[in-house]
Amino acid sequence: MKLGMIGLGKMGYNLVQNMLQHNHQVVVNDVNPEPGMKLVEEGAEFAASIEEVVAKLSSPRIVWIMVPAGQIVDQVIDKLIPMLEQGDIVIDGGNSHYKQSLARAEKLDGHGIHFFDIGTSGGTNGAANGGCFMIGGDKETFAIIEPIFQNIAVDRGYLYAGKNGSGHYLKMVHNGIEYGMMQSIAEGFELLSKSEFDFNYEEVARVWSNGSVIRSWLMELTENAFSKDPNLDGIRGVMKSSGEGKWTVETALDLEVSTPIIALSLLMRYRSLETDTFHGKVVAALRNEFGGHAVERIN
Ligand SMILES: O=C(O)[C@H](O)[C@@H](O)[C@H](O)[C@H](O)COP(=O)(O)O
Repeated sequence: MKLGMIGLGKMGYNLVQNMLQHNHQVVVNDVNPEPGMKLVEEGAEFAASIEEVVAKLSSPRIVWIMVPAGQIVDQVIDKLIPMLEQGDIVIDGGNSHYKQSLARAEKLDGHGIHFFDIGTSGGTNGAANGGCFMIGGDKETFAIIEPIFQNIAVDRGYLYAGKNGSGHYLKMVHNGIEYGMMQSIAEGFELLSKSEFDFNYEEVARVWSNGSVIRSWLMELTENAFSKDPNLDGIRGVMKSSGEGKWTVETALDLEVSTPIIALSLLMRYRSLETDTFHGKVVAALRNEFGGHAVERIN
């Protein structure tokens, strides 16, 4: 299948590598030409502009947008609209708010263009080697793009979730859960660190990763993080957030659903901007492990 990828940051770049490995043809574009040039060496087709991306595709054109959530997504869509035709397909695989995805779907629908909001999980490694995709959009049209997901998702790692908005809604809730799970793991290690015992955190994470009820990828990443820095002395406990947790809590408030764990996990992230803690270091290290998100280092 041939498609265009606009946005070659750490997720877009890795997704393209994954697609190329599965023999899809990908036309790549980014405001910075460098990553696109590198991908050409792996078989991608370079496009210097969005116009060029569209020109290199044939009907129905499939354009995947992988840019930071927010205004940039609208800017790209507004550029694309006059260049695309009825029946073409636009995918937003970033972490957009589901309400913005609903509005974008309506706008594109007015031009006969199909829109898919896709929540992408699994971090940078998942994007390159098999990720998880939560997909919202028209069911019949999904059949056209499904072969891509059969290749780039990990086994059973994609779901057609329903109409537009559902993909990003699912990803939002997923991230709310992610906040709670990470906070909980981190608090556990804080409790270990304050005890009278001399625990080896890497070994604890290892044993909890093997056969225990709380074994998980996050626990494996906890083990990785401690294997590199046994007490996380090198980083600050600053737990940044890029919005998904906030949207989850806002949605819970709108729907009057009680989500205390997710809400408090979010508030702890804000608190961490003021107070350094050991559990903050654990969450910061985990965000770095799965998403490549920057940590604040101690010199
Ligand atoms: O599922 C995933 O692969 C992650 O959730 C990914 O999407 C990203 O790393 C988070 O959006 C970070 O979220 P915060 O910046 O809010 O921690």
